[in-house]
Amino acid sequence: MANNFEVRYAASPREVKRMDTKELRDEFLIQNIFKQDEISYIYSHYDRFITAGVSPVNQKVSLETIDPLKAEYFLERRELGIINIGGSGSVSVDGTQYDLDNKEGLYIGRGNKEVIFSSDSASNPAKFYLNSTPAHKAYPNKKIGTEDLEVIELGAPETANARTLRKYIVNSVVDVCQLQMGMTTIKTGSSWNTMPAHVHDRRMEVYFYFEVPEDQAVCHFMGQTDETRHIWMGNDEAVISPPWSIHSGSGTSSYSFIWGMAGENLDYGDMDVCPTNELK
Ligand SMILES: O=C[C@H](O)[C@@H](O)CC(=O)C(=O)O
Ligand SMILES: [Zn+2]
Repeated sequence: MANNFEVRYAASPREVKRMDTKELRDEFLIQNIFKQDEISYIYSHYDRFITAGVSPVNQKVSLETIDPLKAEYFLERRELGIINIGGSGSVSVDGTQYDLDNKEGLYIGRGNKEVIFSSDSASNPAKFYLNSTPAHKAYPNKKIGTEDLEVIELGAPETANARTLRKYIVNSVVDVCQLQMGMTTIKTGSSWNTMPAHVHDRRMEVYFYFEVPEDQAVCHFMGQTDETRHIWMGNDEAVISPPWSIHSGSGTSSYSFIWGMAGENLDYGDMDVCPTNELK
């Protein structure tokens, strides 16, 4: 059993409205995801969504159960999505090895007992970003390579939001209970993601920002459409978005992020968009 976990409760719009900067960050911001040779788990009460990361450097690292699951093993009642944002590595799932190059993904279904992460090289270790949600059914494991992705171009330079969105885990790519995951990359010269902003009260979401240059930052916006707040974020940091909250950011340079969500339905396009000039 792993002890390296943190629980985040679900906050209501009423209490978030009164939070100061530190309270907002303590509640929603997730830092230090990639600890060497150790998985750190953040367990959110929104849709029981777990955000985690691991970078195996000197040894292989196993996915372990954590106390809030009250389960014998991590995937006893859960499914798992993985995207590697580091050097090449592999994930062994009950004896079957999946090799994951940079930006390749893997879906692991409920019921798999042993999940072991390793890097091909200690000098360029893999960085596995993980999202997990409760699952009612066991679906087959599936590697998601570049050829499996659904790619769409969004936004425009005129509105500073030109970006490429890649769907990794959606039900048209892989059978899944409730998890959805993908990656969006902002084009050079653009800064905004997810504009016009939206909420989806049916689902929560977590954004993980990466490829943010060392001396730059992303300003992430959250809150109800008429009561927004911001959280400044650095590279390799994630932020929890409550179902009632917008989730949109603007960087001081281009960047990428992984979005992961879970909740009521599997319709990627189920979003209530807020006209940009109506945000407050
Ligand atoms: O509900 C969907 C998510 O918020 C993201 O997929 C949006 C996103 O990546 C983008 O528009 O840049
Ligand atoms: Zn969304």
